Amino acid sequence: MTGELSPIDKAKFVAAKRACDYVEDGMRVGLGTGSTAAWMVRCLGELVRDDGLNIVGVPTSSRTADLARQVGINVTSLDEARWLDVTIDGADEYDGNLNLIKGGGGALLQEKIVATASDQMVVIADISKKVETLGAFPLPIEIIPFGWQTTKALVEETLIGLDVLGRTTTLRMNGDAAFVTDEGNYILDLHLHRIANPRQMSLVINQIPGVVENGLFIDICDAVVIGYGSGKVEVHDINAGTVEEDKIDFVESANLFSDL
Ligand SMILES: O=C(CO)[C@H](O)[C@H](O)COP(=O)(O)O
Repeated sequence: MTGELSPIDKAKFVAAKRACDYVEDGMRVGLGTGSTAAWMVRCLGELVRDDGLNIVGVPTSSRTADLARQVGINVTSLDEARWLDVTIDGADEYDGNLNLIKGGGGALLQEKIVATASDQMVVIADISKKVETLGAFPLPIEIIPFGWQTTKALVEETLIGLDVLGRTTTLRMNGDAAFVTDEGNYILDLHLHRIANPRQMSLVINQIPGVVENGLFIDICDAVVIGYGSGKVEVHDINAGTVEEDKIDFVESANLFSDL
């Protein structure tokens, strides 16, 4: 990346930088996956290098682990850390109850385990991720490769009984081959358009043999930090309520990252 950052990258950057306020010295921090989460990892790396912030990071994918190491964050496994203070991650969609769809980057399984093992989950996003009702973004589900076509058929049959607008399912591809997750599994994307009852959907989908986990995060997220290219930040925190802040200085410092 060279030159001035695009407005969307600035929006992701300001959200990521503001979310770093949730991180304190000595914390064990879950590190999300995706382009927005990558900004947060870079920002935390800067705090580690320049301000001596002492944290341990638990990455949610091999991609994030590589980036975290590159920027100087101490990385460990969830088994080593056991319980985390905070996880910061991106999302594909969030609704007014701070329920989420995640897994656009294929890391939903580790992301859900890590977020659930954290005292707080903070989501960082730009405003395009906000929806009235979840489901416009295809819902990813992680499935075992063994018998995947049977699992796909079972999922499609199950969708008939659920209140959704669309029922197409597609196997996520990586070129000509199936996309394979860090856990060695496949991803099915469910094109549902509108999920009337995400809690029910999550429970029912996870009952199907062959399904490992789905990308609905229900009652897991505690705060969403929305960034705008202008430097405005909105923080929707379940405990502290909603605040708007002007972080124009963040936008200026974003350009320090433009050569990444
Ligand atoms: O869930 C995810 C990866 O599995 C990502 O957090 C989600 O896809 C958002 O990514 P981005 O910040 O690149 O839009």
